[in-house]
Amino acid sequence: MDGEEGRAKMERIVAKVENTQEDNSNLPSPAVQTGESNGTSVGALELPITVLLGPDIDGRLELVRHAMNSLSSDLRIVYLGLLGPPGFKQNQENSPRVIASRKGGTSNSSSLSVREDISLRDKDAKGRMGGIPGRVCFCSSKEELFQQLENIVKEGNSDYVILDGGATSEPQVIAKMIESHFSKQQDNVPRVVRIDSLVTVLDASKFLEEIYNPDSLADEIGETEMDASQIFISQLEYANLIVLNRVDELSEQSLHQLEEILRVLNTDALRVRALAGKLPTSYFANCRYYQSSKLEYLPTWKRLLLANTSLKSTLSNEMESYTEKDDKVAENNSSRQEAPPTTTTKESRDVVTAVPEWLSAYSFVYNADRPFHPKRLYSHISNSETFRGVIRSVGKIWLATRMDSPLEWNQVGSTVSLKRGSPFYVTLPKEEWPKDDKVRSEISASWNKRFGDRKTVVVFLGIDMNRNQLERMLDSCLLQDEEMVFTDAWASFEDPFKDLVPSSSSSDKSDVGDSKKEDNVVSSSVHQETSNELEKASPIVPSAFDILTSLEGSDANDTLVSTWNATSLKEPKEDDSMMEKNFVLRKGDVVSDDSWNTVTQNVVPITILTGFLGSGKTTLLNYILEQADSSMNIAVVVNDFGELDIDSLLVKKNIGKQEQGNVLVELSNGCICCNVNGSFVESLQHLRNQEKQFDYVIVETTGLADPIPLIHSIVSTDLVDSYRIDGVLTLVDAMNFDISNHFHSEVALNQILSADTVLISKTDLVSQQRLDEIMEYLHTLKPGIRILRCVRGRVPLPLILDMKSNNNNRKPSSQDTNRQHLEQDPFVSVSFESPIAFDARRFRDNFLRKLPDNVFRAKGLLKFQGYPQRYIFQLSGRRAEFDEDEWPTDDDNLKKNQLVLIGRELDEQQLKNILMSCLVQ
Ligand SMILES: Nc1nc2c(ncn2[C@@H]2O[C@H](COP(=O)(O)OP(=O)(O)OP(=O)(O)O)[C@@H](O)[C@H]2O)c(=O)[nH]1
Repeated sequence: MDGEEGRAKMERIVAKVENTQEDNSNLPSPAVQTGESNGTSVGALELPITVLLGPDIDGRLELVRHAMNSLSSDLRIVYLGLLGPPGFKQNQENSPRVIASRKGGTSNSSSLSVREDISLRDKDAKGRMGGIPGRVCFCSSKEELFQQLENIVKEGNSDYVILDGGATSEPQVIAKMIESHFSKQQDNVPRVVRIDSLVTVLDASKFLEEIYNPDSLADEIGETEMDASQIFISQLEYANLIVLNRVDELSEQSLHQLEEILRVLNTDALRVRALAGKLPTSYFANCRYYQSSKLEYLPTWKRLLLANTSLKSTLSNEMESYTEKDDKVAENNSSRQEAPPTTTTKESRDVVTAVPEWLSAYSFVYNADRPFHPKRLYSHISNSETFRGVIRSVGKIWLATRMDSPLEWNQVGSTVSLKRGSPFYVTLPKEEWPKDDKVRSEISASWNKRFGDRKTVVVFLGIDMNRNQLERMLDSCLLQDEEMVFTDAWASFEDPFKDLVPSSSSSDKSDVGDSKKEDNVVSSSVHQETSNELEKASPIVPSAFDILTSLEGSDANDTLVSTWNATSLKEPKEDDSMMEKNFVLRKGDVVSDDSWNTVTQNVVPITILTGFLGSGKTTLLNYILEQADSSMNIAVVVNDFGELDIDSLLVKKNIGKQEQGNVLVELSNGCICCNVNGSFVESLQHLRNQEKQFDYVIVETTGLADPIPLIHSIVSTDLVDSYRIDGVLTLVDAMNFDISNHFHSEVALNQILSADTVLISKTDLVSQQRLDEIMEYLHTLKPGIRILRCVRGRVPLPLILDMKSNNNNRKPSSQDTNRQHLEQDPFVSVSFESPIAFDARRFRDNFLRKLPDNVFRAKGLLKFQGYPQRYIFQLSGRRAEFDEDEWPTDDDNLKKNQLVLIGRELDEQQLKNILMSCLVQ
């Protein structure tokens, strides 16, 4: 039954089962013959078993009593009570460490909670055990359970078993255990034992409390080896039917919310409401809900992980740990185990694991292919605010201090538990990899050249989660670009996780066994009722990474909310993120003049991309080139302020990607606007005279160029017959923009005044308040201006290209055509080149950390000793970034450092000396 069918069936089930008429038609007649379903052989006599679970002992007993009291007397049902989890021993060393949960407590897995014991063992006035009419048996170990079931089978005088797994057993473990045992025993037993349904009963009025306050759950179910909420969540995730008992104590709205949560956790389970356990037996007995092949794919988080193709192989290991943990005791901890043989074909697995579309509103998968800084991550996850709205998250976490294996992450409500995962394949010889070719190719498909299969993947499920905020929080805990360079420093990072999960199996064994040591528990009680505080919570301020802190100094911009910068490594987020509404801040007055269209049919549009130093022009240009229709021929004119034209090197890669004939024109002799009648006009003339026709021209000016002379060099010459200025697009850097003073630069002001559209970049780095202030200011400066926003240049192209703003009507003034702004605006550049590699540590300590304040902008392609790749280095304002990149050549002699520094009144010699001192001696 798929999720939709399940939901439809649930709708049909009466919303509130009050005064139900008993209906036994579903129950088997004595000694029933099995059908073909569920893998049982035709012709065998079967003994169906409904497994009942859940923390609510009263609810389970109510259900059973009600069912058994109202059954006709010729049906022989056995109630089999399981006292505690059925004897599986946990792998002590590798058992989860609870890091955000209730405090205290010692584990005692085999004991049954006192309350449950009394409720079951007490006899009522009629001498019935637990008040249950009919045959009642108990067993306290796996062996006893098998014995009891074998007896029932052999005696042949019972028709049905209700196996009460209690509060501390996991349904998938019980089901697999029974199946596995009886599949071996089939020759000896005259009847087939068949799991019919896995049914979890919960007290609807307590659910949220139990999930978000594990103390209350622990009080109810007693001490367990696993965390109480983890067991409870398993009972829900692997159930075929969830009975919401005591629904009369909740409002319809709360019930609806609860059902929504359950639907997200397990899309296939049926949900039914009940009052005091009054539910017709036909709803939970002999329903044939259980399907062995589907079991392992019932939890939503597993389906979502599977949907992420590269994870199929690692997930197999995950599943094994769930299905066979009773038998696999502490053996072979440190190495990966083969995925269990599966009987499911790929096709049937695809059907079984399909993820319903509606889930996207309640879930996302977080991926990162760079490690977390342990301390930064720890400080966030031990903060109760972090997981507001998240009900469940499961995955693997890669910490910079642990290159051998990930941490397995398992969060329910306010409880996060961690354990050491299987080693990364990259740390194992290939002989120890799974033998299956398919699994091997899956591993290779997602292989990262530098880090192999090391990565972080976590599935998040929740209602009203703030996905963006969570992603930004996690991104901010990843290593920054700069930290990525200095790999040798990773091992020395502080790792607060070490006390919870030692980093390798050899370390500190004495600390390992006690999974609930007081020290290992960080209390954090996040209750749903306070959830709307999330919105009120202040923006995330990640613990700044040391170099950035020193760069930012005490004058760091107050409005800076995050220094994360891993976005460039990621795919753009899907969903509706590219919708116009997400980019347009103010509509403005862009002219779209139809008459203009007719005049300009045969002319090539030019977009002038301007904006102050480091505002994101090249980033945007590269995005445009990546996204542009491949049938378009684009000519790109770039001009860098400095002897070395780093921008053209960075754009070249994308020009090359377009095979259709884009062209890059590099103007390297000075500032584009100061030399407008020279190289700029010439290059446009040259393009016009070429045989190949261009569809579009994009001019990226230097950060210090005034766009007005460029406009006039076109509109006041015969270029106007061949080109039209489609628009002036000005980038404004949300993080560094100097409101009111515009960096004391007339050019910076003119860039805004001449803009048809202002695109505010780096909005990921600032608060909404800062964004509002910038918008307000821009609007005052140029009323009616059109304002868009973007992160790393990602903006739908139709919002910025072919805008048809009527620039060709601009009339030049003498001032416009005769600008020598650099005389008043004494920005200078210092270029540095060397074939000798930098020493990474010296570069950090002598250069980055001591960078004079008057260096406003730096960019370069760097070579570090010991690192085979080149690094694109960017400094804008006080913020540095390093991006890994391939050298375009294999020839070591051609690999060299190229760096440009831009600022006011720079001491060229001093800067060069510093850089020289950072080279490998
Ligand atoms: N976080 C973040 N960084 C950005 C964004 N846009 C650009 N950057 C970064 O800002 C730095 C400067 O970006 P560029 O695109 O080189 O800026 P530019 O305007 O071309 O610089 P100049 O031509 O030197 O004036 C680079 O490190 C970019 O990765 C953004 O929206 N968010």
